[in-house]
Amino acid sequence: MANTRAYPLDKTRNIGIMAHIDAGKTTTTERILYYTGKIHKIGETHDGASQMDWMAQEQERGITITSAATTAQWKDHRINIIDTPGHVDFTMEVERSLRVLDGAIAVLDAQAGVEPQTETVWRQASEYDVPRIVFVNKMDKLGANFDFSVESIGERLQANAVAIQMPIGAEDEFVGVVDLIEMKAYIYDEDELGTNWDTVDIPADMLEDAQARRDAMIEQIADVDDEIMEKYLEGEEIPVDEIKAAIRRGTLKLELFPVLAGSAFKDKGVQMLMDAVIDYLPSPLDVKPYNAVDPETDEAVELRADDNAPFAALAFKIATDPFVGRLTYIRVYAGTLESGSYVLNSTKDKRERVGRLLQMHSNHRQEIPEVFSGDIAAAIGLKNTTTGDSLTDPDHPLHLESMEIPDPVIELAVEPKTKADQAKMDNALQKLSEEDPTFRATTNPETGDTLMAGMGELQLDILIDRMRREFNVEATVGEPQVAYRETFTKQTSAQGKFVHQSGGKGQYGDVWVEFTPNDDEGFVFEDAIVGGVVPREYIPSVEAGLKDAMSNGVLAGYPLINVSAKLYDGSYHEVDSSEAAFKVAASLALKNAVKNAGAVILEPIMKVDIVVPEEYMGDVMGQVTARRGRVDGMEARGNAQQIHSFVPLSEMFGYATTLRSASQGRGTFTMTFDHYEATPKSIQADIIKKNGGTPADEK
Ligand SMILES: Nc1nc2c(ncn2[C@@H]2O[C@H](COP(=O)(O)OP(=O)(O)OP(=O)(O)O)[C@@H](O)[C@H]2O)c(=O)[nH]1
Repeated sequence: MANTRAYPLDKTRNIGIMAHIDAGKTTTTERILYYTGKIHKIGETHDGASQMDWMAQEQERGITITSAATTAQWKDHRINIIDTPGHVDFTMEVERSLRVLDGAIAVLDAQAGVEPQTETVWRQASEYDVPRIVFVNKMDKLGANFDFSVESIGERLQANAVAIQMPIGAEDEFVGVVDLIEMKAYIYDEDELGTNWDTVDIPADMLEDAQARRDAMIEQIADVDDEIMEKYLEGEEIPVDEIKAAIRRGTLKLELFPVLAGSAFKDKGVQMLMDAVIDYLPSPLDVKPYNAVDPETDEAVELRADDNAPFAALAFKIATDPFVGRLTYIRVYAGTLESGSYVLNSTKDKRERVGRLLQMHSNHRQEIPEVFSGDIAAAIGLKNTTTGDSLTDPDHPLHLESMEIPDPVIELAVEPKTKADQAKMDNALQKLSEEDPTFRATTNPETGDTLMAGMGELQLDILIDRMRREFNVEATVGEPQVAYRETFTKQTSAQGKFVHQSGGKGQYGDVWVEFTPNDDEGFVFEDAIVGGVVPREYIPSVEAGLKDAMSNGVLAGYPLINVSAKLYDGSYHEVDSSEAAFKVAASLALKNAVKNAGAVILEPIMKVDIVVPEEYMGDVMGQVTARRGRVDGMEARGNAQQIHSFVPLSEMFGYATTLRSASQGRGTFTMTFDHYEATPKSIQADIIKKNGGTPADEK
């Protein structure tokens, strides 16, 4: 090995910070970077000086969108922070971050406790077995309540929250925290931007409470840890390092979640949070092995952090950097990689040269000669790699488990202002879709219209914004529309026969295809031809013909999904048959099947969670029903109510405004795609007409 690693694996942490919008993720990240010595000025978040939110859009909108990975140092440890977005339109970004991080800090707003978006990301983190610690932020805020926040973790997330601190004071009297493990108080010096605090005895008036909380904490730890249980039952005093070790074991097993208190904005508690990251969150050695498959043998391979193993990494993010161009963020699972060397993109089966490797700090980039297992870095020079691709040693190809990319549910038409803009726009759309795999741009070959499709209005808004600013594209943008799908509900068979004879060489293709609706498997093709009634060389054309025809739909031009097609009969002509003729025949078979296949238009149904104060409940429930929504349950949230519902996406446009006016600005909601459902008949007819077709019963 040419270089040595700067930090041993057990002193490496790859963490994400996740939160509901506005809980303080950005502020907390900034403070971490400040105290770890990487930022020398604290920029007031949302004043445009934020270090993590470097894209102009993020600064204007005050939200964090991309998951940039930033490296920091704390007490001999390297901490890579992967920024995860809080907005629901970007759940794919959250998922891709969760794939590559080993542990997370969940930031709560001490006044609100667990909020709907916290629930969503918490569930996702649980799916990926990501150990978490919780930071109850905003302890300085009016209404801040630590105990309520801790309880909300148990109630709403069914998680075993173990408070390892208690706050000293609250709201404007919040001055520091009591460490229940060490039984010490840390009281901050107001004037020092949080860089200075006194470690003192617990104030006398808090001592009894602190002791009771410590006992409760030990009991909770004992419940999941036999070593502690034994000592606890024998009434022994348990040494601090044993308590910490037990908390670490419990946290790594996801059996408990340590909870800390603080105020990022008022510069309190962040250093203790960093200590907890080191003490309790996993190093790359502590996480379960990453799953991969050997593409040659189809055998499962488990990747463990080991510098001596063949190189294997996942490209988890592509970003266009204003200074250095295209950056590919990689998480190395095994082996090492030197800059200037070659890797195999085994997903695309292409060799790629890694020009340079960069370590991304919050305010500068550092060129590094080599990247080691368990680490995160950005590579320059990878031309063909997109998000989710596996990069491996060319002699040891592997496919690393990647992310599931959801289908877009919303789309809009864009039209360039001039011919020159067309070329610029094509380039911009290409680049943007490489960065964001949930975003797709397609051009209808017949009309030449370009469609941008994605997961939500905000996502598309931001992409359009970037297209204008970064790529200088002038374009007219249509209203966002629902990305409908079509499917069949009945099994049916149909013939497609294409015969064209007019002197010279003719055309002949003839197929019988059985269509069967399937359960979410997409398009499945089966060749059931016996005796060569359709010659083998034409079968791929039949499959391609069906695939093409399905992508253009059968009712209103939306892609037909979840239909299996079995080619079981047909005929051919010695001279006139061709690939092209069989392709047309296949599409005719699909067309002929439609009338007996119970074709329907599917619409995306969104899971919508609304939180409103009690007094607006009636109105808001009425709105849900009026939008063809179904209320799925309700629960109290302090003096507010949370309504769980399922509502068709087409009814949700502009809902933010409706909810705001119905609740005097006090209601909030989150929305994520849940599933597709057939649209009611009358609405289906409208959609077909809007797309220039004639509904079946009006024919
Ligand atoms: N009172 C108080 N306000 C805070 C604290 N931390 C953050 N804030 C404020 O809360 C607002 C949201 O903070 P951010 O750090 O941007 O929150 P975020 O979670 O990153 O938000 P998104 O990027 O939109 O997901 C800002 O106005 C912060 O100044 C805190 O500890 N106390």
